[in-house]
Amino acid sequence: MSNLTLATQATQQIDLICRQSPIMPVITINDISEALPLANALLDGGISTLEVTLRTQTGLDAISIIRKALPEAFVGAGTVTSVAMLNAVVDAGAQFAISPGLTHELLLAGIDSTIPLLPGIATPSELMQGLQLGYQRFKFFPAAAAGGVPALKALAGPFSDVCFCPTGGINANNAREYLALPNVMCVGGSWVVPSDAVRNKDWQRITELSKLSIQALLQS
Ligand SMILES: O=C(O)C(=O)C[C@H](O)[C@H](O)COP(=O)(O)O
Repeated sequence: MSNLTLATQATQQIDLICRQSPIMPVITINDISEALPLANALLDGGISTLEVTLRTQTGLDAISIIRKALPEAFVGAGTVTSVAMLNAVVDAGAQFAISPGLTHELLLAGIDSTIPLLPGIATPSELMQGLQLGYQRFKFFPAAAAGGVPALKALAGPFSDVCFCPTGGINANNAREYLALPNVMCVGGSWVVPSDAVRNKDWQRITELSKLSIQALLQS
């Protein structure tokens, strides 16, 4: 299969995953016992696509545990910053991978990977590095610091076929503005998984926060 066909297939997979829910929760697991109750709390709140970051040593195990226990969830890996990490998350059972930035090596590995990669970009030049290899979907990170909604509006001009999952500084107060943009598939953020709620095992609070956030975003 040609690289372009592989890239097109990856774009279609990312579209399917990112349009499951308007919110892609950015999840950091410190204690492996948190993995399943947290994932269930998000699913109960209407969020079925989960980005488990590799910021902690438990990230890979959390991905495996959630994948085995909750087949109804779309489980991906965040903070994938190297080819080795991409291969590790594939082995752990991740269904997609998200990176905060990109390298040429990671982009190439993403094209050949069995799971789709959503590479992070912050500038048009980084975007063009991905376009060159057939990528059409990107994480826009750090969204708020990199120009926010005005930057995404500006990118739509020269890159009309490209769509984004903006992440970084997005919360219940500004998510709606991002999601209103035609080139935004969903928004990523940690605001629906507050670290104190996870630490206190306040799963009901996470479910309620997810429900309220989804309802607010889907209101016409
Ligand atoms: O950790 C990763 O894998 C990243 O790529 C960065 C995260 O997506 C953002 O730091 C989330 O930003 P907040 O929603 O403002 O907390």
